Amino acid sequence: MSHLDIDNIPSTPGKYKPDKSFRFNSSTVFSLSKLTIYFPLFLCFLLILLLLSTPSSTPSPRRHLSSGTHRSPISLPHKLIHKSARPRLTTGHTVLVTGAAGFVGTHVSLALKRRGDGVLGLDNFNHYYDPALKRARQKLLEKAGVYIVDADINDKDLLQQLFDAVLFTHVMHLAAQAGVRYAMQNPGSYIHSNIAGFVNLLEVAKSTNPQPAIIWASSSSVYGLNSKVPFSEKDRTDQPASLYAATKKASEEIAHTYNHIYGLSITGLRFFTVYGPWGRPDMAYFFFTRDILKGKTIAIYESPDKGSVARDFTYIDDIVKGCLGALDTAKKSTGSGGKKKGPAQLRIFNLGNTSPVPVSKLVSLLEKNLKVKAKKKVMPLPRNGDVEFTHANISLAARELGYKPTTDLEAGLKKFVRWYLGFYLGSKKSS
Ligand SMILES: O=C(O)[C@H]1O[C@H](OP(=O)(O)OP(=O)(O)OC[C@H]2O[C@@H](n3ccc(=O)[nH]c3=O)[C@H](O)[C@@H]2O)[C@H](O)[C@@H](O)[C@H]1O
Repeated sequence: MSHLDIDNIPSTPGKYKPDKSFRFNSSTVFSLSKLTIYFPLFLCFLLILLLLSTPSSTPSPRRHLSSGTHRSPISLPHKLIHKSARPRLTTGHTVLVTGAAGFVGTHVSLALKRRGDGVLGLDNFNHYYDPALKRARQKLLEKAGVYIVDADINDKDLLQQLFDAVLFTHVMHLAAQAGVRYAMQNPGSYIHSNIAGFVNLLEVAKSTNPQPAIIWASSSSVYGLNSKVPFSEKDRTDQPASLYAATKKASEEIAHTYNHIYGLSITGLRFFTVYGPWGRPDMAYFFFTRDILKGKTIAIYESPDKGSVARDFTYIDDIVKGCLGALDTAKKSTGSGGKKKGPAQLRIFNLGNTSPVPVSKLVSLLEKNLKVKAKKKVMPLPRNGDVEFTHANISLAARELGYKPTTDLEAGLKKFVRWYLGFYLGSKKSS
């Protein structure tokens, strides 16, 4: 995976790394006499340290990746949080967006804020891909009045404090470990973010009174080896081809449990290969663009029968409309304080474009927009979690959410390339 900075691959957050520089052996055993001399000196040293260390008067709101068991007091910038989360319209919602500095999270947060909802972001700014891009998205959000709390969804104390500080009507849960192929390199990060993090969030949400409605990002990858097309929500999803897909499928089942026991209203959205401006550098359309401009050879996968691999590429603005449609049609949760009071809404929707495009066509569109001929190497689809084909049936989302994608790959890639050139090469102002 040449497009990823392997040295910067995040370890599973909270993972314990033993310090191997110290080993207990006979030479480290103190003699009793040495102990009597050094112990009072050590005590004095400790006392001096204690006197010198004055507590900081401005505790940082920043929280790094932490394990869910961390119990230190957290200082939140309450003024900023309330300002960000307060709806401009009296009819507006109060939404917590997790993964707000991510690709979809940024676009959804902006759209909610623009139309008058209150939005508070949450993101751990991990190093899965260039954090500078996440910081640039954060700047964009700050300009729009959206504050992002720098913290991990696995930090239960922090989540609890956020839910104590703000009465969220909805949670748009978009924080996740994304990427199909990377799951073979860092499986733990998928369990940590997509399973443990999701459960952590649901645990806090279910105990809140009143409970928020949850809308969250599942994935087209749950269809796995399903060969019936187009993929319908009724089709089987028990043959995931990657650990990423398996964690998303598991999350759908976890959502069922929390809906069933606690009355949480939960809507899962199966996104189909979302692309566009401010996108993710680990995705093919993004790193193909980078590599084509650099004159590097790109690998185009083909199926075992030498057929083309295709995706139902979906433009970000269409996905945003689907997310807002899901939020606006979400019914209230029925539980309170951890107790269910009646049946609650549980939904799952495909959000795709309904027109699969071969990867070779994606590349020729990029060549056209970049005005550069790509150096290509066609190779068999490696056994890396990728599936050969995706195609969404979106009739359910159309009916229930008013979802209607309007941007085809040609128009969408044009917008992406314009943004890319502006952002990375300064050729035009990036939007
Ligand atoms: O819908 C989803 O739920 C997922 O969508 C996205 O996964 P994918 O559809 O696999 O997108 P992406 O990696 O851009 O590969 C695109 C195509 O290029 C092919 N591909 C890829 C790499 C390469 O070197 N060559 C190649 O031909 C490759 O075989 C594929 O056919 C999200 O990353 C994922 O997080 C999840 O949200």
